[in-house]
Amino acid sequence: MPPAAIGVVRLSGPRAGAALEALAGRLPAPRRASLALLRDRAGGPLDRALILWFPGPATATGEDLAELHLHGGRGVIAAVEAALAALPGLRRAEPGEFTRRAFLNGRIDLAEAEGLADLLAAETESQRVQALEMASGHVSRAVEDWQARLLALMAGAEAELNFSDEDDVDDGDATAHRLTEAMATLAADLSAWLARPAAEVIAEGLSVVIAGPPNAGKSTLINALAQRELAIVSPVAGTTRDVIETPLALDGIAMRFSDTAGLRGAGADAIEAIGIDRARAAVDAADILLWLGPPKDAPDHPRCILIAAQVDCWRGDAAAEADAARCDVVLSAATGEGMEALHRHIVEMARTLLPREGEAALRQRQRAALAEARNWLTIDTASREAGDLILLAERLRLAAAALDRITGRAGVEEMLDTLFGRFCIGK
Ligand SMILES: Nc1nc2c(c(=O)[nH]1)N(C=O)[C@@H](CNc1ccc(C(=O)N[C@@H](CCC(=O)O)C(=O)O)cc1)CN2
Ligand SMILES: Nc1nc2c(ncn2[C@@H]2O[C@H](COP(=O)(O)OP(=O)(O)OP(=O)(O)O)[C@@H](O)[C@H]2O)c(=O)[nH]1
Ligand SMILES: [K+]
Ligand SMILES: [Mg+2]
Repeated sequence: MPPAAIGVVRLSGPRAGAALEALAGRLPAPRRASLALLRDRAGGPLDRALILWFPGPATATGEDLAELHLHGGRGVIAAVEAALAALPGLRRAEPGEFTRRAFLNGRIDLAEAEGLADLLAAETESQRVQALEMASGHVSRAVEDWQARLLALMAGAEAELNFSDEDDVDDGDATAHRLTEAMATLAADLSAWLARPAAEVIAEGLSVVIAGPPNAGKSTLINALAQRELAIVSPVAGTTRDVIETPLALDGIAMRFSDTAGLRGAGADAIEAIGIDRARAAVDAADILLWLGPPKDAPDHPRCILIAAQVDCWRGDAAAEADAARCDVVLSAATGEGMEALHRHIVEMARTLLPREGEAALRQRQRAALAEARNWLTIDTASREAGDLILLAERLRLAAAALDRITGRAGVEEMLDTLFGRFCIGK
């Protein structure tokens, strides 16, 4: 691959300004591009570049930041990097270090950093949309909202514990009852988020598995979808043995398509039998199954598209036509007939597995923290705990701590410590 036309070198930290000045001879006006002849320490010219100066803390990293927009040749970049390395206190950034600093300096939270990582890795439209939501603070704002609700509940519990008449047990019971209900409402909101598809599904791609009996035309179909000779096609039954996987984006949705060994009970040699086991495992793990066989033999799968393949071979045959009438798609990978309809069916089914527009998905780490918070908020109303304000308040605190882990902020935890510092011991 040829080097990019422009190569950007970014410098972050307290020495960024001095380094820029050393190479360009001056510090340009903040946040304005200007042209500068960069020179090394001996005065030798390095490149005529566009330079930018962003004084901290209002920068992406929260520190002083300088940028050199160089001609992108490897020789240019190497010479500028060598000149920078010769300056005191400068070193090459670790992978992800700029984002890490943005986090440590409070410019972004953990969920936003995770979103940025996904955004950098995004290859398809749905991946980009999903990652940008998280990088832009969609998840963080939801967490803030939940934490505000938790705090309000805690304040109510605290008021009751501190100011209620010691003898007025009924008042305390009523407060505990209301609190338990409010916690259940919040728990239901968290559950709704947990019911959404996981962000990993979008990042890693949905698994679409092609399965069916030998010679059904599975390999021919995956080759037509991938538009290349990925799998061997032959009239010999049992040609495909391994699972053959290829990434493919349909309408901007990342998917992984797999071709599998033809399923048959008898007549398979030992190697083919292993392939059939693998095919069955792939079918079980599939997000979407494309079944190229008699509809009555289709595996039990929640998202199965029944396909009548090789239509150019059997059109007019009564038995085949009857089977095809029970299928979702009739196609021929050889002639291309029905391929559009298959594409539409797959995308339609895939969309049921993706978050709806404007709904951010959560990563596994975030889901685990959210599930923990939900569990702290879920109380059996018949239990003794349900009537105990102290125990309920403690559950609220634990839920808030779990939510804190999503954004990586201890802010709420500190506020709660202050709040709880005012509780009397043993009350
Ligand atoms: N040349 C260049 N392009 C880039 C970046 C970069 O650092 N340099 N970015 C790499 O991240 C992204 C843009 N993200 C940025 C995020 C924050 C700020 C920033 O300076 N924020 C300040 C001021 C905001 C303003 O002026 O409105 C702030 O938030 O306080 C800059 C870029 C993508 N494109
Ligand atoms: N005319 C026609 N022939 C097809 C079509 N699809 C597949 N074939 C032929 O059918 C034979 C079997 O196709 P494959 O794609 O190898 O079938 P498979 O399901 O992968 O078979 P196994 O891997 O052995 O399970 C080959 O000779 C293909 O050329 C089609 O749509 N039309
Ligand atoms: K075959
Ligand atoms: Mg095959």
